[in-house]
Amino acid sequence: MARLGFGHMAAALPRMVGMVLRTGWQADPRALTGVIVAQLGQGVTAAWGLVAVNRVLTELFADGPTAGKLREALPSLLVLVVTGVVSALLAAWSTAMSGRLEPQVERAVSARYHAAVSEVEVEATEQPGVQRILEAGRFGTDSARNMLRLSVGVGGVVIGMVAAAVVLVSLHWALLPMLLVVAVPKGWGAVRSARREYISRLHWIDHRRAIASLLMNLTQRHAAGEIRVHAVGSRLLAGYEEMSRQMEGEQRRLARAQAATDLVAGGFAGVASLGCYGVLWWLLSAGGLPLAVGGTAVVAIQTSTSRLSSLVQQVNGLYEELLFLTDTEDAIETAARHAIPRTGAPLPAPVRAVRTENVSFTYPGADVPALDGVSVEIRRGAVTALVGMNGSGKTTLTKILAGLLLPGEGKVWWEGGRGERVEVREADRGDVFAAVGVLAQDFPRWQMTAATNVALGAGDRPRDLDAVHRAAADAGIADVIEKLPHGWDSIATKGYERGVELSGGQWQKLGTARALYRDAPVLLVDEPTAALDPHAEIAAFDGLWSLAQDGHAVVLVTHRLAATMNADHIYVLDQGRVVEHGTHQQLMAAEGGLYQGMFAAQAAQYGLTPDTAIPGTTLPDTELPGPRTTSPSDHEEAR
Ligand SMILES: Nc1ncnc2c1ncn2[C@@H]1O[C@H](COP(=O)(O)OP(=O)(O)OP(=O)(O)O)[C@@H](O)[C@H]1O
Repeated sequence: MARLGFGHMAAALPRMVGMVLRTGWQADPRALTGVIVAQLGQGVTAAWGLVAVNRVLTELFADGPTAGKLREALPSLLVLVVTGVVSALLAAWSTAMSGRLEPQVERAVSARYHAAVSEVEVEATEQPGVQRILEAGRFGTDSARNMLRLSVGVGGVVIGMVAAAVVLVSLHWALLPMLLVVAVPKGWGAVRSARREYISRLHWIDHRRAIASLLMNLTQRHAAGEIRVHAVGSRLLAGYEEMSRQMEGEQRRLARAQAATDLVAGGFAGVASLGCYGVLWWLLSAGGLPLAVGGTAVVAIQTSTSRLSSLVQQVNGLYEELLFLTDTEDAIETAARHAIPRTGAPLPAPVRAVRTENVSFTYPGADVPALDGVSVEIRRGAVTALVGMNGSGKTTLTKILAGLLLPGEGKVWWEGGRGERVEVREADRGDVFAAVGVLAQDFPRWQMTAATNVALGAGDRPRDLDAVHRAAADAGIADVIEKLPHGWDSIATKGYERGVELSGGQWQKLGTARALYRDAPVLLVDEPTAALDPHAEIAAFDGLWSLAQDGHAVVLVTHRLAATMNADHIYVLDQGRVVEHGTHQQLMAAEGGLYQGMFAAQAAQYGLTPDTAIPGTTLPDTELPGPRTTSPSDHEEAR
């Protein structure tokens, strides 16, 4: 609210216009120069026009026969025509140049915002205060473009008015205050309305968002089934109508307030105009002003008043855009304050293990820690499983291992083969990310081609199509993609040209292919088989074990305990703590242990007892590969 004060806004306006102009200059200096020259030129032609009007009137009000006076006025009339033509040409040039400049300015500001926001620490994005600032900045990215357009418009009008003022002052000093007196009430009305509109938007922003999301849900393909079967459509529509009615109430309030402001501003402007014409009358009748100058003053006041109306509209818009653009600038500054540092010690090469030491982490705003004194060791050449009940902290631990979250307490060590180690806070986080591949539970489903969906596993490397094909083959999805009408160029979302619909399991395989394509030393996979059929599931786990054999450190989060039987080491989490760890056999030997209980419960679903559900005995179709004890391959060593 402090930011909405007039003083603050008056100070912010030149700064923001300056920022937009600087951005424009960096994007396209020729176009910006063109716009400025065209605007200045229009101001000059407007001034020449007024001078010509004055000359014409002077000739016409002189003594003598009308035909002679017209002949004398002809050169000035010609100047008037020429200024009109030049002004039109300059206006066209300005339109063309600002049309060229505006999208470039929008792109520059939008890219700056998105680059800043995508570099923010994940933990900072979990803080509601930071999240709101970053989110609010989204609405101002096109404001830069609008501000440029409006600044150019305001600049043009102001130059025209300054030109008129200069001419008027040269005719009689008293004519300038008259112009200002007419301008002030309208300017006040404009700023007041814009301010009210912005505050209303700020208060109703969640409401607007909720309305938009209600409507969006109605047309979402993934919700189509439930909308029809569960009769959700009518309920959502009723909600939409109710919320829209509340919004309409606010619109009515705004319109009434705006009308009242317009009336007051218009009233004052009318009184001011009346006063102006009164002074003019008095000057003319007292003989202080020639009739021709009076005529010129009337023309100047009339054109300036109509300019003023457009100025009021544009200042109104400028003020509102300024508020949104300030949000974007705030978001960029906040993002920079919370940016992931990209300097620090390099990781040991090659990395042999990642070790957490008494790591605790509490999400911002949460009362209880998601992780509490967790110590685990992740080794290259081994599969490490994380198991536990829902909400026990497995996903949070993978985010800590990936360097996405920093522990509140405790250390995360990245260790080399000769005892050298770097703590994650001291490490170059770029190095940490480069050493990690993730397949999250809710991995992104990019609305892009199948090839891009895989290749985005390594956005930091040039695309290698052969490697894309290999990763997809290893994930068991290459055949499906190659049989699509557009093959690798198919877009993995229906609704686009070349768009296709993939099943949940096919998507999961595509996500796996992406993680494989990354080919990082440490691979963190969270429920990688939730959507897979039994055979695909076994193949996927088989793939993970081969990766470990090739020297990767594989961290597997899963509720499928048939798979963890063969993990090299299993950590069992409960309420953010490691309560048990060891191999499957060791954990099964712990009578009454959490792992044993969970395993027994799953085995019972197949009518098996834990004793019968061990490898090589009676669990059907679960011939998962056994533990490997290899070290990183030569290929991995080289990295
Ligand atoms: N972004 C978040 N903000 C606040 N709390 C969170 C957040 N993410 C997770 N939590 C909380 O942290 C705890 C651990 O969550 P986490 O997702 O790590 O569990 P999990 O073991 O992976 O669960 P699941 O098996 O259901 O995937 C839970 O209590 C959860 O509610």
